[in-house]
Parts: sequence; C-alpha cells; structure tokens
Amino acid sequence: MKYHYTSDFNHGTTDHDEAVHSDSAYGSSTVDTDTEDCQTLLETTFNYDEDLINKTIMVGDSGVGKTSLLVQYDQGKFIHGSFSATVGIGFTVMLLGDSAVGKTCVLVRFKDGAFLGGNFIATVGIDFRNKVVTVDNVKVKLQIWDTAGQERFRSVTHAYYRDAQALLLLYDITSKSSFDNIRAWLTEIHEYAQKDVVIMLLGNKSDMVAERVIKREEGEKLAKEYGVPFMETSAKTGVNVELAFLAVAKDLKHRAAKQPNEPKFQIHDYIESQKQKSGCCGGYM
Ligand SMILES: Nc1nc2c(ncn2[C@@H]2O[C@H](COP(=O)(O)OP(=O)(O)OP(=O)(O)O)[C@@H](O)[C@H]2O)c(=O)[nH]1
Repeated sequence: MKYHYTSDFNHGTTDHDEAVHSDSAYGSSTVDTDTEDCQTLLETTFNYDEDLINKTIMVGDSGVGKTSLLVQYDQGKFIHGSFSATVGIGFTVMLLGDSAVGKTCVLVRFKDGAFLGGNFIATVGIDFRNKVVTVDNVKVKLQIWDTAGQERFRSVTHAYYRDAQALLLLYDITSKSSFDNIRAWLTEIHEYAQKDVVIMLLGNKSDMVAERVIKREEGEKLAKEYGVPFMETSAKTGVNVELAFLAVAKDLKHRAAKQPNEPKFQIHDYIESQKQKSGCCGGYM
C-alpha cells in the first residue's frame, strides 16, 4: 500500500505515524511497505476523519528555518548545510483522475525522471512534491499535489481543489471507464475549483499501443469540447510529461506577470511549437 499524507494533514490522532513514512516534497522515493501488513494497518488504524484536515502556513524571514522545520516534522531529521532560498514565485498543480490512470507515475517521472513500474499501489489521501522549473529565465516552484483516485477519498481531495491554480486531469488510454469518467471529473472541477483554474487533459500510458481502447482523436475531441489543451503522455517512456508541466507553469507565470497590454499566453500554440521542436508525438487540441 502506498501510504501518503502531507504536512497539511493532521496526523496527531492516529497511531500510524511510527509505522508509516511520508513521501513528500523532501522524501526520496515512494515508500512501499509490505502490502498485506500495511493494508491491515490501514484497516485497523486509519480512521479517516474529514474534520481533521487543516492547513498550516509557515511565515518568517528568509533563513530562519522554515524549510528545515518542515523537513524535521515530515521526516524526523535535520539536513545540515542544505540552505537554498525558497523561490518567490510558486504555483500549485493538482493531478486528478481515476485510480490507476498513472498520476503518481507521471509525477515521479517529472520529479525524478524515473518510472515506477511493478505492482500498483493506490495513493491514500493526498501527497505533494515540489519541483522548481525555469520559465523565461525565472525560477518557478511548482507544488504538485498527487491525489488518490479512489472514490472513498473524494471528500479529501475536494478540500484542496480551491487552492490549485492548475489541474492535470488524466485518463488511461487502455481504460474506457477512466475516459468516460472525465466528464464527471470536469463537473466536479467546475463545482470545486477556482473559476480561472488552468486545466489540461492527459491521455496517459501512450506506450501501451496494443492495449489502447481510446483513440487519440477521441481525447482531442473531448478536450476541444471543453476548451482545454490535450496531450497523450507516457510515464513509462516520459513522452510529453515534462512538456505538460512546463506548459502549465508557463501559462501560470504569464498570468501572474502579465502587463495590461500584453497578449494572453496561448498554451495550445506553445504545446504545438514545443512538440514540433522535439519532433514528438502525442495529440493536442
Ligand atoms: N505502461 C505504463 N504503465 C503505467 C504508466 N503510468 C502508470 N502506469 C502503471 O499504472 C499503474 C497505476 O499507476 P499509479 O501512478 O500508481 O496510478 P494513480 O493514478 O496514481 O492511482 P491512485 O493512486 O489510485 O489514484 C501502475 O502499475 C503503473 O506502473 C504509463 O505511462 N505506462
């Protein structure tokens, strides 16, 4: 079982803390504990309570130790000599979609450049990781929230929607139900997310050519209907993963720094031009 909680999660009232390690922005890799043991542990000790969700924001001068305090709280250790100023401009990106479409794998591919193969371990609750990217010579920190696709965690993720500035909505090109559910996800997004949130539709697992059941054109058509950009990605091969995050970062950065007379950033054109540069595949809207 892939067990995640973030520092936003109140975990003071359950007794899972010692047995479970967090895999957050400062963690190295996803922690896979013995599946059966952890499943039992979860069933017996994880009493999810919506009321326990809270948020803590740390403020203070640069260098006072905010990041170190968070690492200490999150991992129980102090990282010596690791000071690097947290960059000033940052955005929150949320990954959404049915369970097993590949949200965690896409995030790990983007963050660590690796593919999490092997047994599928469903995310519990919500996890986050940070990655700094450079957009037009400006460092932009993306805090990326990986949500659990399973229905039973839906109320947890709802609580986070309104803080997200961009949403990457995934389906699996080998799963018709995950594609069919995209409309329901978009309805939910319109209900809970900010009105001007950046949305991108991703058809993941494009490497699984033989198992494909959703044509690229179907993804393109749906994206067009909702007026959102679209790409097919593969967490396994890495195709279009970085481009998806960078396009979103660029769009958000342009919005944040836009002068009154400056034209709006055209995310569709950007994606197209980047794909042509890399000679890459994958559809877009
Ligand atoms: N071939 C292939 N397999 C993938 C790809 N992305 C994910 N997978 C596999 O699909 C399964 C599910 O991946 P996850 O990333 O854990 O799925 P998720 O969307 O995070 O699922 P939840 O945490 O339950 O919401 C795993 O077995 C992955 O190895 C991909 O691009 N290609």
